Amino acid sequence: MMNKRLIGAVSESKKYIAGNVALQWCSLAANIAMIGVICQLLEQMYRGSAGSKDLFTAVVIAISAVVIQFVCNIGCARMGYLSSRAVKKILREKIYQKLLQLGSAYKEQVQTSEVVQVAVEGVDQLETYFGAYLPRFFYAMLAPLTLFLVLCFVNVPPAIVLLVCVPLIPIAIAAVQTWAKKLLSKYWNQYTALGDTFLENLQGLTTLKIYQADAFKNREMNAESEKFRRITMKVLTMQLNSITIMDLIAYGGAAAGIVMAVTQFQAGHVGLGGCLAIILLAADFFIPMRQLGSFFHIAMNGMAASDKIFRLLDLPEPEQKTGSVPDNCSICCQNLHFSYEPEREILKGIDLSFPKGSFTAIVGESGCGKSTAASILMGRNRSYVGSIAVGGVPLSEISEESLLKNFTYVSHQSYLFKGTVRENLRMGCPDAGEDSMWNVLEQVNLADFLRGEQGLDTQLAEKASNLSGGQCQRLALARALLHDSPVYFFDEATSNIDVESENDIMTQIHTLAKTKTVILISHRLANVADADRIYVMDSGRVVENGTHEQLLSAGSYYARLWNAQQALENYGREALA
Ligand SMILES: Nc1ncnc2c1ncn2[C@@H]1O[C@H](COP(=O)(O)OP(=O)(O)OP(=O)(O)O)[C@@H](O)[C@H]1O
Repeated sequence: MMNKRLIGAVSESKKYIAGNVALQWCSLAANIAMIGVICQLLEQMYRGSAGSKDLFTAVVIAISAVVIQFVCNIGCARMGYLSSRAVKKILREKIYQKLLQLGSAYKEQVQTSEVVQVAVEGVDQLETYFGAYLPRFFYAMLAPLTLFLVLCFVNVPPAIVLLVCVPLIPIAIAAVQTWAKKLLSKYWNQYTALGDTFLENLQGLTTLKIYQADAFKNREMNAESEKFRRITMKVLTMQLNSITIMDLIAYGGAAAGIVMAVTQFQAGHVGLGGCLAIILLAADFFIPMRQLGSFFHIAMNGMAASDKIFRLLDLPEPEQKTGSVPDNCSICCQNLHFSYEPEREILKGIDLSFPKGSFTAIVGESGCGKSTAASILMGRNRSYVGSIAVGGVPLSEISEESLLKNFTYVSHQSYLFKGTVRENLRMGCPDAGEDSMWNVLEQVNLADFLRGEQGLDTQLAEKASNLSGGQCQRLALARALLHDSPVYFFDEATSNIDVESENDIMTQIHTLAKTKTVILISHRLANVADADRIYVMDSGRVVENGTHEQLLSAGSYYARLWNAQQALENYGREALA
């Protein structure tokens, strides 16, 4: 329960923990002084020797002790808060830095929902571990020893009995720990699994409604929730049972100490005041350990959460690259192999070449590996085999920063953020002025529409859900144009949008291709006919490459795809006519 690595990771909280323990100890000392003086007064009154001066002294000491305890309690709460704040800040910062180190390929190693849960809920669990459990842990060691030393001056046998009974509580805790650890690990797994499903279903709720699959998913989630409820009930039962055991030991131990004190009083080995002091302080021997016990479960939860946090923090980081994309940003891939899962190869030794300033297309049927190739070139998948060089520099040596500065990727799912059009555009170029923003909006034919709204201050909802699909893609393209990088990837950037938007976007892509290196992935072959070179992929292999004319005259795979698409499009046109 004392995780050295965890405490070391948040060393700033050590001083708050020490302060918390010191304040709790001062509060205990004040309590001992108050009980001591009251018991002494009672003994004097019993003997009839108490004077008004004794009464006054006792009242002053008792009031001072209460004030000290009050101040100490406030101080402890403050220390707990400062410690929790440090823990949250430091651990979340570490998780954030780790994600930055992992870079855009982080998804290869960990799921987004797990990161979110660990960073939010997991760190919250540790707040209690540092803010409450650890100070109580040290205080629970210090308090019985202090009381033992004080009571030794009153009467030794009851002090020994009380001290000996105290360790029975941690022994009981240790007994349930092995079982509890397994249970809590299962609890966390179930919790993250439920969180995963919930997040996914929430994101896909519209789709679920469209296909009336929400009832089915509801049942599925109910089943998962039921599993979570059961494991939660098991955890609660375990907690309640162990609290009962701790209570039995605490009250039993205090009772044993009291019986011993009374026996000593009857035997005349201790006076009335001393006996009363032992009776009143007996519970204080056990209260800290008992409180520690009730925080023990929260601490165990924190331990399980910290395992998850460290699993994330321990993920191997890609070597930090220092290389940058050279001015000659020609891209060359040779014998490129890639698999998401070991037994299923997606790219089977492909050769691709994208000379600087060229316009290259990659086509092929769905699932042949086009997007995977683009994603590797964008540095999102690093576990490829083969060679990729940008202007002669291996891709593996180029820093992510340089890559993202020089390569712009536009897909059919480009993310637009809640906020204004201006804010979204400035992501492409933070220094962009009004004129350049309107310029790119003109290029993508969105300016007129926005002038009719609030111009650059037009508010976008989350994922720009208040714009049409075509308008979203135009805006995403405008942002990409502002980014002004030497290389552009367009991955099905015009799929699922209206013909007019598709034509506008394709016109811009073709214009861009005159000055930049453009790599266009498209199902629609009519869009790629002007490319300098077309790579035709099938099942993870490049089966053909050349210009549109060369590929058509070869009369092979591309020609068959082209003829099939043309027949379909002509049929559609005739049907409309
Ligand atoms: N993250 C992933 N994990 C596992 N398999 C994946 C992943 N992404 C893609 N795949 C698999 O890799 C194969 C190639 O996918 P990819 O998206 O590269 O194809 P594509 O040619 O771009 O298809 P489309 O034209 O439909 O977008 C598919 O069989 C897909 O199932």
